[in-house]
Amino acid sequence: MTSNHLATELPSWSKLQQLHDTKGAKYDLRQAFKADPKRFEKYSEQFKGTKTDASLLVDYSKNLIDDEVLKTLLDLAREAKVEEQRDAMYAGVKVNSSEGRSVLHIALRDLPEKFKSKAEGVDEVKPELEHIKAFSDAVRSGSHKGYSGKQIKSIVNIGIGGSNLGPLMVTQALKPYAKKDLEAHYVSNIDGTHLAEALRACDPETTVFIIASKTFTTQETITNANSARDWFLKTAKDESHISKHFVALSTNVKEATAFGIDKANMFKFWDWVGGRYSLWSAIGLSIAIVIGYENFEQLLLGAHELDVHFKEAPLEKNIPVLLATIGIWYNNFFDAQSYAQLPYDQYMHRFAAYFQQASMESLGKGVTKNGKRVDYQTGEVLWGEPGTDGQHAFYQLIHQGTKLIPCDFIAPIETQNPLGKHHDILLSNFFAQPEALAFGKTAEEAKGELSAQDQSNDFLIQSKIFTGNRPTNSILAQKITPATLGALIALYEHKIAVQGFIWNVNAYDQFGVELGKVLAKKILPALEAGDPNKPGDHDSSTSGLISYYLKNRKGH
Ligand SMILES: O=P(O)(O)OC[C@H]1O[C@@H](O)[C@@H](O)[C@@H](O)[C@@H]1O
Repeated sequence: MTSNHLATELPSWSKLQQLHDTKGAKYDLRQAFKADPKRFEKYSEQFKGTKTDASLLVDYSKNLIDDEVLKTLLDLAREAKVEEQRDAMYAGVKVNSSEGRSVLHIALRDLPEKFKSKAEGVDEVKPELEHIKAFSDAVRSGSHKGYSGKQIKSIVNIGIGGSNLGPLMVTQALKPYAKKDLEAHYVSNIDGTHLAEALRACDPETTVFIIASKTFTTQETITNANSARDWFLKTAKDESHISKHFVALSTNVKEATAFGIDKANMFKFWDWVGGRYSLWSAIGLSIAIVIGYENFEQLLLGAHELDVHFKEAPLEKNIPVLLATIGIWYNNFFDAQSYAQLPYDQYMHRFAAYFQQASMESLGKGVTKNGKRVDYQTGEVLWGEPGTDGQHAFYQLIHQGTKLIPCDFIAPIETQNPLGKHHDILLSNFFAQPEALAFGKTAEEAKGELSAQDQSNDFLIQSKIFTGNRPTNSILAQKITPATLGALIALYEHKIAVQGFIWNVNAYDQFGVELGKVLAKKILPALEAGDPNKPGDHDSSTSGLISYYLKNRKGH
């Protein structure tokens, strides 16, 4: 299923522009809620797993939308053939056209084999899960021992980008499910500090290194893995001990073998698993070790149930489609420059960082799948921090700044750590912030709060006005369990897919990460040679910086 369109050529695009100009820009949420007491019921959806405890309520009523806008947004989705593109993706069509690959992270969690996606390797998903189960059980139970016979106490996942962010985010978000006497470290940065700090907390006799790299050629990961091996061998001495302490997660068996990893210690996945969609694959091995295989399976099943929802719910009730199209409404018609994800759950502190990669690497594209340069904005700039920390840092700008920043607020109904009044206080903030953003404070109200003397102080009155009409979605999860987290991640993955379908960009390649890597490889020899007078052939800025570095570095 390919589509030729520029999004701006779709009939509903110009209608949306008109709707924005005639009413969207002036949309008043106070009036909208007054006019329709059932607005919340109308513009909210519940998602409940049938075989898991996944449970989400998504309230999108505090958006600058009405029935006509919503209908037109969904028309746009239909004109862009979102349903057909989704079905093609699920079936295993090579929708990643630039790389000639299917996009089948949904097949990794299709444990009930509902979608029957077709691609080489789909039938190996379950055996590979068995492999993950066996290894994670062995590490957790203590039956997998280190070379000196001791039980494993630490795991170090060495990987970057998609081979790091997913497992890191999930193991943090699901920390209450973690095995208590097992430390998990995640090393990604080439900055030696990252590895050095992790190793300081580890003992070579009781540490397993998980080398996670789809390509197994990524400079940071291979360099870190080699340094970890050197560190290990300094104590272990004998290379034959490596097999008990190093495993590889990769699609590249050849490179992993060349690194010295035993076939038995390789966990494979397939080229139809994109790095930023890979936590469901062998890349999730550290998740299974930390929270146990049964919980890992719940994560997969929760995501699968959301996959079913995305596949089967009519667009009007389809949560990823609603969030994606409402996002396009602001990104393309209100010129919103960014979008914030604000989890009111301390354990979810890496959630926005995770979706920064998933969304921005997927949708940061400037050409359509047919190679036409787009004449509209694509990927949202995604950012965020957990509430309430964010409130005391950047919310000022969201409330009263000059930029429109649509936000998603996410919170669990049940906390993992009941502690006095804490959760009610947290949730009171979760409810209050979207309310303040939507309804603001008028000049009259601001004036009413001032002393008689200050009521003529126009600066004070103006400064205390909250314009309101700042759009938000509020997502209430019953509890951040493995299945609910799986569903939540899948929800946002599919939001990305839908936006990619509508903008007609390939959300599954990442050529933008290449150029800098190539240039770094060219620069490295000059740094190793160390002659400040020979920085290489560059512009004066780059040469000047390299020379300055070489002149001033010490202790090399
Ligand atoms: O898993 P490997 O192959 O090491 O890639 C790690 C990361 O590299 C980056 O440059 C991107 O391409 C990411 O999508 C990818 O997740």
